[in-house]
Amino acid sequence: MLRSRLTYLLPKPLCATQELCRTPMLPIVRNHHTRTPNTLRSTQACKSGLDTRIGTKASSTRTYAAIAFKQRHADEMVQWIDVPADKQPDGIHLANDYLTETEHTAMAAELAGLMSGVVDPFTLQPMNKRATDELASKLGQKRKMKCLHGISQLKELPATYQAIQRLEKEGLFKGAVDSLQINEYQPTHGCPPHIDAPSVGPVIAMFSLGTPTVMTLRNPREPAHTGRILLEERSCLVLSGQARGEWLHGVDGNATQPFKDQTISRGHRYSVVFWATPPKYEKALGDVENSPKTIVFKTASTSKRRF
Ligand SMILES: O=C(O)CCC(=O)C(=O)O
Ligand SMILES: [Fe+2]
Repeated sequence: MLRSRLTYLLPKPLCATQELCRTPMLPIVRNHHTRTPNTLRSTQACKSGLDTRIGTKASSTRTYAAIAFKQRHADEMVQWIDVPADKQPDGIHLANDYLTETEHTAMAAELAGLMSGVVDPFTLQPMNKRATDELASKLGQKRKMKCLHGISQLKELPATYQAIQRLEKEGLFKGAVDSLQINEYQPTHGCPPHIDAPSVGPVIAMFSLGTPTVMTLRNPREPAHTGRILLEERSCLVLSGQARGEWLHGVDGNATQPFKDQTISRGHRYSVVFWATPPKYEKALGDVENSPKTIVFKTASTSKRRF
């Protein structure tokens, strides 16, 4: 985990995403993720080398985010399994107990209210429904999700926004957090391995609520090194540097997950993933204050990158 600063200066291989582009993904447009299907991704994300740029540009932010977060949570160590210490990515920080019990209760209530009106994205595609349902259940990767952009939308979730601002004040992000994605999982729901899109910036943070879950992390250049970490409820995970720009992360859709000597029984879970959109992507995001609240999930053939 701990690496010398010199490591940050090493040049990156030309395109770190070649492997990523071959990873199986659901044929679904996803929110802030790399939301294009494999074929499009290989011509858009890879050709433009965007993900490679994250890895390179993240260098200063990686150090910056890591220092800010570590100063506050120096006693927190990420407990890895299946990846030797010298193969772990830098830029991964986890604070268990980040949210107080009171914050957690208030946030869970407001998230439940917001998500009650959200339809499972897989039901929004009548043409494609059967195939995607089958694939989703096979991979255990169903879940509900919703994105909010713009400060006024974030304020619709006052308890959540307050917790985000607490983190913001710790100096984690360059710029104000302006977007978040809420994921709602039933015990057998998961999230396929992915690297979040460049447009969400070099630092991504996420709160976990409701139930613990195991997150899988994989280095696409060394797939043998697939690691797992435990995200407790009330935790905050921060991804920057290699962990954000080069490694895939995801959640397996298993109701029970072994972790060390424990068996994690998953219940109903929310995760809140948030970021500060870098200025160069803000324009493309459009008028965030007036952007639609409900994300439209399109089939692969009609998909377009939204920003
Ligand atoms: O729910 C989680 O813990 C992970 C979600 C995630 O990676 C995402 O939405 O990008
Ligand atoms: Fe993600």
